[in-house]
Order: sequence, then C-alpha cells, then structure tokens
Amino acid sequence: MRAKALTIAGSDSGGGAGIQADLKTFHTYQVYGSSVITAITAQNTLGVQAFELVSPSLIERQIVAVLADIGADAIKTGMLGNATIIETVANSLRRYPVALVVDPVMVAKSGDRLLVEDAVQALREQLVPIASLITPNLPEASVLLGREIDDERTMYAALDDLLKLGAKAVLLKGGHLKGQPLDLFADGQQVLELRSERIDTPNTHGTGCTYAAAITALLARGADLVSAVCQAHAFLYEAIASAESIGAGHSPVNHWVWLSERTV
Ligand SMILES: Nc1ncnc2c1ncn2[C@@H]1O[C@H](COP(=O)(O)OP(=O)(O)OP(=O)(O)O)[C@@H](O)[C@H]1O
Ligand SMILES: Cc1ncc(COP(=O)(O)O)c(N)n1
Repeated sequence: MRAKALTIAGSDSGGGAGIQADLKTFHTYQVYGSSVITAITAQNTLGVQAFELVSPSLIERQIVAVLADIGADAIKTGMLGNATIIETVANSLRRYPVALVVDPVMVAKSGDRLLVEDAVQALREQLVPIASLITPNLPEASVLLGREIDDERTMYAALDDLLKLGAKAVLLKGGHLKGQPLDLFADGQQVLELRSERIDTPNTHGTGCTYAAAITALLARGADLVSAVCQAHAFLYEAIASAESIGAGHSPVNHWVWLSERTV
C-alpha cells in the first residue's frame, strides 16, 4: 500500500514554500500527498504581498474530509495564522494518533509575519504537546522559550527546555547561525549533531517547509525518527545546492533533486 501524508499549511502562490513545497516533496518521496489549506498567501520569491486566513470551520471540514476517507500515515503542520486555527487543528488531530511533525512557522524568510504574536501560547500549549517532532529555527525557538537562542551554546542549552514543552522530539535548526549551519536533534535519550557546509546561495526559499515535509514523508513510509531526520537533512542540502534561479528574489530549493531528469 502506498504511504500517505497530509500537510496542513498555507498556500504559497510562488510554489516554493508552504503547501506547494510539501506536496512536491511528498511526490519526490513517492508518498501520496493530501492538503488542508489554512491560508492563501499572495507570495513570490521577493516576499509575501498579502494573505487571508481560511475559516476554522472550513479547515476542520477539510481535515475530516481527508482523514475520514483517504487517511494519513503521517501529518505535518506549517503556517497556521492564529490561535483559533491552532486550536481547531489540535482538537482535530488529537483524535488521529499518527506521527505529527509541527513546523512552528512564525515569520517568512522575507521577514513577513505568518502567525499573529498572541497565537504563540496556543501553539505552545495545544499543538506542541501532541507533536512527535517540532522543527523550530532559531528565532522560533527563541519565541517558544522566551529567551535568545543564537549560538551553539544557547542551542544546546535550549534542547531540554524545548522537550519540556511536551513534543516527543525536537529538531532545532541552526540555518540562521553566523558560520556553518548546525541542526540539533534531541528526543530525551540522545542528541544528534547535523552539520553541513554553508552553501553560498540566495536560493533558500522554503528550506524549513521542505525539510519538515521530507521528514514527514519518510515517517509515512515507516522510517524511524532519527533516520528520517538524517535522510531529510542530506536531501535538503542537495536541494539547496542544486536550486536554479527562479524569480528575482530568494529562489525555491530544488524539490525534485532526487528525481531523474528523464524526458516524459
Ligand atoms: N545556505 C545554506 N547552506 C547549507 N544548509 C542550509 C543553508 N541554509 C539553510 N540550510 C539548512 O536548512 C535548514 C533550514 O534552514 P533554516 O534554519 O533557515 O530554517 P527555516 O528558517 O525554518 O527555513 P525557512 O526559510 O523555510 O523558514 C538549516 O537548518 C540547514 O540545515
Ligand atoms: C505559506 C508559507 N508557509 C511557510 C513559509 C515559510 O517559508 P520561508 O521562510 O522560506 O519563506 C512561507 N513563506 N509561506
């Protein structure tokens, strides 16, 4: 049976982040992808020009429609917009116990806010505790813990406190570090360091979404969490390294880097 994954996130009209990045990544992993759209952004490689949130009742109807019929072996959340949407999503998913990867999207790479500030409490108290894995970047981890996390020392010190928020595991992404990127994975039993060279490129739109989507796809296929994170890290590095220039701003990563370039 084909593995199935569901993404609950915002639409990026530019196709590099959000729902579009997730579905492209699921496709690369040959996982059947379904989607629940929480917001529609007018967005390109230069930034987010506008967005509107979908009503919580329509979000709930989408979740029920997908899970009652198609089902999912793993689920990912991305842009959720506000506290009511977070509560709606958490209440729906609590009844559906499969692997849940929560990417706590707050601000786009372009600097545009994708989550209202007063929704952080709902994220921390409703969604994070039911997650199998949370994948904050440094600014998101700083907001979740209410203190600055901006170097290796503060990253290590944050791991236990992030786990205390209730998720089974945390992948703290250090793409925003000054030097070489370092991601730390912790699940209460082990801490893994994922290091890579910094690729000198502006083509990093959608890195966070693509990373979490690759982990979700691998979990849907039955991988354990540690191997899913390690494989997804290697995939993301190649997707950044091989990204072509699309648009005038931060181009999207190359979601199909692992597919062969065969003429159809
Ligand atoms: N220039 C780069 N070179 C190599 N790896 C990178 C680079 N930029 C990002 N990465 C990798 O991508 C991961 C995710 O990037 P980052 O920490 O910027 O997450 P993010 O801010 O959530 O992404 P997004 O831009 O989608 O919001 C990093 O942890 C790192 O592994
Ligand atoms: C709908 C949506 N979801 C998530 C992101 C974050 O991605 P990035 O930080 O690369 O802009 C985004 N820009 N748009």
